[in-house]
Amino acid sequence: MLEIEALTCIKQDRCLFESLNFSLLSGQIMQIEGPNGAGKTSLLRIIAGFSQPDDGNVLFNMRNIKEDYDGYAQSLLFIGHKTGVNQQLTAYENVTHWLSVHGYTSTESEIYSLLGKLGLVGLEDVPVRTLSAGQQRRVALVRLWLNDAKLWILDEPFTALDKKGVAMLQSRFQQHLDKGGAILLTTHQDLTDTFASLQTLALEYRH
Ligand SMILES: Nc1ncnc2c1ncn2[C@@H]1O[C@H](COP(=O)(O)OP(=O)(O)OP(=O)(O)O)[C@@H](O)[C@H]1O
Repeated sequence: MLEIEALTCIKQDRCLFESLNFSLLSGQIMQIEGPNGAGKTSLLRIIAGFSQPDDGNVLFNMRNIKEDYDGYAQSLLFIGHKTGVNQQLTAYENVTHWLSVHGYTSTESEIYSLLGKLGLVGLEDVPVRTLSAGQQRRVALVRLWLNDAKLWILDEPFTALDKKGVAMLQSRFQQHLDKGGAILLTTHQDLTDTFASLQTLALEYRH
């Protein structure tokens, strides 16, 4: 599904990574590891097409993402470590906004039921800024239930989640992989015993 060819990224005269190659197949999950500042977020942003590498290419289904970025964007769900949630809106309003952006429809009761499943019962109609960090993360992650994108790119998705939240997210990941999706993520969580198809990529901090 995803092919990374000879990617190089230089920031502030520091080479974060050079000639990086890997591929991710349908049904696979890859965890990018490394110390703070190693370049994990920079790599995810390049793969999502939000920033350009200093060298190399990103291919999705054998095509360079630059050739048909709109098509690629439709197959991609990116959730960054800044959650991308509108803090002034409620959880319910955020969901209806995401649905309308993607051209999806859903009934009021389906949305309440989904928010309930994510542990947000009673919190659906208050501004997101008044929620705890973990509750805000749960609102951000609702998008994983609303979207049928094949490739998920997730920067620190487990941040601030409690044990139940982590388990719920891991089970959602497994459903996505079982349906032929792929996941690329950064996390400090140990996932080795959780996903049979896990691959890891370690980025060193280069001086
Ligand atoms: N837009 C930018 N302009 C200049 N330097 C940047 C920019 N974005 C990132 N950097 C630098 O690139 C390096 C890697 O940053 P990045 O956010 O990719 O690291 P990371 O591995 O995700 O770190 P963390 O674990 O702390 O989230 C850092 O030294 C950072 O200062």
